[in-house]
Amino acid sequence: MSAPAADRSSTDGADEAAPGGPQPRNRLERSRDGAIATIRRGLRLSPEFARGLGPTLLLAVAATAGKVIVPIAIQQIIDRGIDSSGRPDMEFVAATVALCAGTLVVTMVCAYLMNVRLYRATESALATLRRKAFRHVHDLSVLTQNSERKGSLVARVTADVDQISTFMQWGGLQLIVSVGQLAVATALMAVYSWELTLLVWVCFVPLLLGARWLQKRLSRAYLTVRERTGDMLGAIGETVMGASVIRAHGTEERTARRVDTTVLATRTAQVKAQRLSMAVSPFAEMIAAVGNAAVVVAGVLLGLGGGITAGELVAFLFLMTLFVQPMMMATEIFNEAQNAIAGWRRVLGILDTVPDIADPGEAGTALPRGPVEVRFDGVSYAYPGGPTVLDSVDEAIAPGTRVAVVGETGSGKTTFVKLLTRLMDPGRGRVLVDGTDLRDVAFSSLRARMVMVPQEGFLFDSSLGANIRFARPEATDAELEAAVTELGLAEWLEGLAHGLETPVGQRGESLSAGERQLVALVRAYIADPDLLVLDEATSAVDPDTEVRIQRALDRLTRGRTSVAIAHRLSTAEAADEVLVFDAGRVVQRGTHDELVARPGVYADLYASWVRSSA
Ligand SMILES: Nc1ncnc2c1ncn2[C@@H]1O[C@H](COP(=O)(O)OP(=O)(O)OP(=O)(O)O)[C@@H](O)[C@H]1O
Repeated sequence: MSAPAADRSSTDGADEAAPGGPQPRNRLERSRDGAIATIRRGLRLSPEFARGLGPTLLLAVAATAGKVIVPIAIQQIIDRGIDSSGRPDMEFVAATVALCAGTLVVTMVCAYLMNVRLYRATESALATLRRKAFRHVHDLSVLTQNSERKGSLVARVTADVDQISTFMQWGGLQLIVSVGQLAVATALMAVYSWELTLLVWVCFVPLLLGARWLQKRLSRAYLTVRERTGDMLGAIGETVMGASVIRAHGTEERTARRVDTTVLATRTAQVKAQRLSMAVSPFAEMIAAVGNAAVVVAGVLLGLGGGITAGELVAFLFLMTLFVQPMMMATEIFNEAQNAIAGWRRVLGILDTVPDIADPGEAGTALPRGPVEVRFDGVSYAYPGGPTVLDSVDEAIAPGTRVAVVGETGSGKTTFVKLLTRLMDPGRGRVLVDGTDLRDVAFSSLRARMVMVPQEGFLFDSSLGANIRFARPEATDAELEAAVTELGLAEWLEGLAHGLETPVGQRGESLSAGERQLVALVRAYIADPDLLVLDEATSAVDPDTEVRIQRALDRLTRGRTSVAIAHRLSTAEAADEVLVFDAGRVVQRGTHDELVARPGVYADLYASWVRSSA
């Protein structure tokens, strides 16, 4: 069972040389696409954004075009509403004002409809994006999920998507309106005077160049903001979840300081990004003032030469306000856009991460029912960047056998069962069930035939019955009760005030540790697997519950193949066979009685068990 010499030659470096075999990729991707490519990919991922965009854009054009009615009306009233004698032509003025008011009402209705359509489209699109990202998080292996704090992962699906939403609903809208407004204002200004229009654009060229220069810096700054926000949410989430441990160890102050650090880092990143973006605003205002002054001076000179009428010049100045507005708004839109792009990059990063544990799906093998045979064929494993923790394991487990896995802490027991349940794939070698490589078994078949009961089974904040039914949603109350009885737990269930309706609280906190284990066992029983993998809980329970757990375990494993990481001597004693792990290898194998009689790792473990329970 010893590893080939080449296997032991190196503990790090290139994948091929890694002793545990090629090391799994386990980090979430960071999308490195450019801004436009990111937006394009983001939009493609949520087709709802583009759906019905045509009519929305038409409404935006109508809403924007309507705004120019006021300058045109003013020009008309000044130039044509006053007759040659200097008296106002009231009929013309009234008609112009009425037309102006009518157009403004239509404009407002168009703007309202555009907003409603845009909100509807963005909300649907973001819901799709969130669903896709969330599903993908579930497809990633536990190793990949663990590479990022849970809270940070949640942030990518919530806060980062929210940031995109802010842009799409406000910034995106403003962008459409602003571009439209800029185009319409420019066109109309050119109708009144192309010379003055050219002058205005020349004044604003430095602003556009400055904005371009700023774009790269803002992009980096906002990616940092999104990352710091993710860290902060991760730290806060972890702290809230671990509140009882923090209190128990009196480390509130230290923990609060850790959270403070992430909060302050987020603040610093935000301030830096805002400082950059705010630099543009005063610059833009200065340019607008210079532009206005230049137009007034040039316009008067042009007017003196007969190149522009008084009404046209006044209208031009009004139109300039419409022109300047989007220019001023550009920085804010820019901010939101950069923030959204950073959010998109992080969400895309999730979707770009290829699950390292792939489901062969339809092409996969479906395992037939019946007790499972398990074989480890030259299996080695090393966690990413770490040393070999399982070394050339070659073991077979006959169908229907109860196997206990024992060994010192860190000897590789958990790694062994993670490979057996395909939470990870071996670096080298194969894990076979009924002669089929686990990698070729369809997930649906694998999960139906194999159930893992972890040390601390996760309970959802619901009733006891709903938590048991999690394994088989269609199970009736009668089936649940029958399962509880068959596991010898009827008396325990009767003792609960609300029976199956008993609320378990968040993560099952309303139940005792032992009761949570019982729920996990009934849940596994309801799933009716052919291979049961158990990581025995280490928490101490009262003698009554201990008896119940042992009885339930005995009935649960009867007639099935089972592999249990045994922390209790009684479990090893009850097993048909014991596999003894030491430093990543199986060093002994046999029944409890055989192993106790031989000097070795098991006999030592047994001696220390006996001492600790004496
Ligand atoms: N996610 C991980 N990343 C890196 N190294 C890990 C990871 N999980 C376990 N290890 C390392 O792999 C080795 C074997 O760990 P494993 O959890 O399989 O041991 P174990 O026998 O189950 O221990 P215990 O009885 O304490 O649970 C240990 O040295 C451990 O530090």
